Amino acid sequence: MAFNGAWKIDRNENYEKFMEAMGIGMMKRKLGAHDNLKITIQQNGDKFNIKEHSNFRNIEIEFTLGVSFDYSLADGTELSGAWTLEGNKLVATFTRKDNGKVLKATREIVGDELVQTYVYEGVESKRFFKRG
Ligand SMILES: CCCCCCCCCCCCCC(=O)O
Repeated sequence: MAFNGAWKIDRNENYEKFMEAMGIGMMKRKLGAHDNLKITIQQNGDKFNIKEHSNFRNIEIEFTLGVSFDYSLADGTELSGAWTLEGNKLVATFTRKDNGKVLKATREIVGDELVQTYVYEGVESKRFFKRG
């Protein structure tokens, strides 16, 4: 499974603007841009186990493709949504529980990198991860 393994954040694109659109304050945006995020992905058929390690927290998430689950951002913002597989790309639509607005996300392997794309209120950001 192409996503499997440990991935360390390498760089961000437009992430601070994205966090600003999400309503994250300046100090948290500065910390968030340097969160040292590491994710470990284990796919088994349509089931995924994700271990998320960052400066803020260490959590484990389990989800099944097409099945809605709850996920809280590090600042406590609660989302609900589901990942699906479109070709080789994971695609998700999450809804914020506090305001009903939609956050779209994708996860794909591009070359030797894992690229996560987030879109919220028309603001797109990418986070690039390398194996490690
Ligand atoms: C303000 C910072 C927002 C960061 C956006 C994170 C969006 C996360 C998408 C949902 C991830 C679900 C769990 C997972 O599959 O790892």
